[in-house]
Amino acid sequence: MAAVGASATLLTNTKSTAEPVRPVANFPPSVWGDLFLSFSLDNSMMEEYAEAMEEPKEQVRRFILDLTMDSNKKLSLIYTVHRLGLTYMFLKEIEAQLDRLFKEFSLEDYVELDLYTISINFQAFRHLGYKLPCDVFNKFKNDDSNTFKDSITSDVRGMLGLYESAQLRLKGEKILDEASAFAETKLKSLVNTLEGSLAQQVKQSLRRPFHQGMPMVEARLYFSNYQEECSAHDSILKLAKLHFNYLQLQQKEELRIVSQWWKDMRFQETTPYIRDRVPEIYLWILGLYFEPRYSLARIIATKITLFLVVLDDTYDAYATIEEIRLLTDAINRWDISAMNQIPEYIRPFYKILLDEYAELEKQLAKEGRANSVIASKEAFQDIARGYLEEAEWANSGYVASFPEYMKNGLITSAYNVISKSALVGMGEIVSEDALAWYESHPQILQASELISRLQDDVMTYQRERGQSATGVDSYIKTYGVSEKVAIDELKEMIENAWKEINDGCLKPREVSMDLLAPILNLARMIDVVYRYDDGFTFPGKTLKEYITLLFVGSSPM
Ligand SMILES: CC(C)=CCC/C(C)=C/CC/C(C)=C/COP(=O)(O)OP(=O)(O)O
Repeated sequence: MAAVGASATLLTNTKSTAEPVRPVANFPPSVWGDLFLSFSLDNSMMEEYAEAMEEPKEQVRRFILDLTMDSNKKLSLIYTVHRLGLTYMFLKEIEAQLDRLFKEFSLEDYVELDLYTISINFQAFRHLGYKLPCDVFNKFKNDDSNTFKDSITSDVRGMLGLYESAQLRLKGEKILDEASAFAETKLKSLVNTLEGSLAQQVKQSLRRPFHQGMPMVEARLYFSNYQEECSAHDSILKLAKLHFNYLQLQQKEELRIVSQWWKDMRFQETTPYIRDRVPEIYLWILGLYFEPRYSLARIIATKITLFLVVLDDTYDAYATIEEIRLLTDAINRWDISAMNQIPEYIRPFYKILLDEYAELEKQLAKEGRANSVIASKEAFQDIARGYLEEAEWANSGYVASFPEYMKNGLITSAYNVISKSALVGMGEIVSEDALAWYESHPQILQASELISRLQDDVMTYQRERGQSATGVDSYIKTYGVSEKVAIDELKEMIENAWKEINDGCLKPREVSMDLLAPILNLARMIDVVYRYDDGFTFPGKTLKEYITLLFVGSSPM
C-alpha cells in the first residue's frame, strides 16, 4: 500500500456529484529536483581511470594467484577484494584458489586459529558459495550448550567477525543463531567505549551488516573504515578507489539518462500525485548489479520500476476502485485500443508503457531474446492484477486470511516483475534455460519476495492503519494473536527467508551467481530502504545519504 498516510486527508465532494472522492496523498516532493540532469560525462576521464586501473589490477591478480602465500592470508585477501566489490574482476582466479583451499579444509586446522581469523575465513568461503561448516566456531562455545564463552567478548574484532559471519547462516545452524544474538548484544554494549576505525567498523556493522548492505555502498564504506585491512596490499586500495571513481562517472551518466527520460515523459505533470523518486529507484536498481557491463540493464530496469511506482501510487493513492478495474483490464489487454476505456489522466502513462515495451521487444528480437521482455511484460500484468486484488479487499473492508494475503503479497512485493525486468538488458547470459528457471518461481525468488512484502508491511503498517489490511492485520486475524506476536512471527519468517537465500547462493547452484545476484540484492535493498523507516516514501534519511555518498560526494582519491 503506497502510504497515503504520508499526510492523508480525503477530499470532500463539494463541487459536483460526478467528481470522484479521491485520497490526497501529499507525498513529500523529490529531495533532488533537477540536480542529476546537469551532469555531463567526460569520456576521457573514464578512459584515464580505466587505464590507471590496469597496473594495480594485474598486481592484485598476482597476489591472488601467489601459491606461496599462507592460506589464512590468502583468504583474508580474497575477503578484502570481495568487500571492495572487486570479485567480478578476478572471479576465475578467486574460485580456483577457493576450490583448492576448500578441498584442503580440515576442522583440525582451525583449532589453533583465533576468532577473527576463523570468521574471515568463514566469510570468504561462504560469500563465494563454499559451505564451510559452522563447526569452526564450536571451540568458542561453552561445553554442553549453544552459548558462547564470555572470554571472547574482549576480542572486539573477533566479535565483529562472528556477528558478520552469523548473517550467512542456514536453517538448522543453531550456533550461528546464537552467535548473531550474542555478538549483537555484546557489540551494542561496548560500541561507545571504542575509538578510531574499530568504533566506525562496529557502528557500520550494527547499523547494517555487510551481508544485508548495498554492495556499492558497502565497498565505499569499506575503504573509509577499514584503511588498515586495505593497506596490507597498497595496490588493492589504489584499485578500489580508481574503480569507484570509474563507476561513479558511468553511473552518474546513467542517472542523467533516466532523469532526462522521466522529465521528457512528463509523468510529474500528467500524474502529479505520485512519489517523484527517480534517483531513489535508480539506486534500488544499482543495488542489484553495479558491474560496468550491466549499464544498459540498469537503465531498462530503472524505467520499468518507475512504471511500477506510477502504477502503485495510482492504485493506492489516487484512482477510484472503478478506475482501477478499468486500468487493470487495459493492462491485461495490452492494446492501444484499450486507451479509450481508461481515465484521461492515466492515458499518457498507458501509452508510454506500451511504447517502451514495444521498443524493447523490437530491440531484443534482433538478438533473438525477446522472450525476456515478454516475461517482464507478463509479470507486469500479473502485478496489476495483484494490486487490483488488494484494492478490492480495501474497498470492501475485507481482511484476507494470511495464506491468501501472502499468495497475493508475493506478487505485489514487485520482486517478480523487477527481477525479470532486471534480466532484460543483461545480455547473453540470460539463456532460455535461465529464463525458464526464473519462470519456475524458484524458492530463492519467493524468499526474496517474502522479505520484501513483509519487511515493508512490518515497517509501514502502523502508518497505513485504516487504509488497507497488511500482512500484520491478516496474521492477527487468522491466528488470533496480539500485534506484538504477529510482528515477531513475521520477523522470524523474514529471518528464515534469509537463510533460504543464503542456501540458494551456495554451490552447487541452480543458475550462475550472475543470475542469482539480482535476487539476493533485491532482498538487501529492502533492508536498506525499510530497516529503520519507510525510506522510499520519506527518502530524506538513508536514501539521501546513500545517493550523496555515491553520486554527489567527492571522489575518494
Ligand atoms: C513492496 C515493496 C516494498 C516493493 C518494493 C519494490 C519496488 C521498488 C516497487 C516499486 C513501487 C514501490 C516503490 C512500492 C513500494 O511502496 P509501498 O510501500 O507503498 O508498497 P506497497 O504499495 O506494495 O505496500
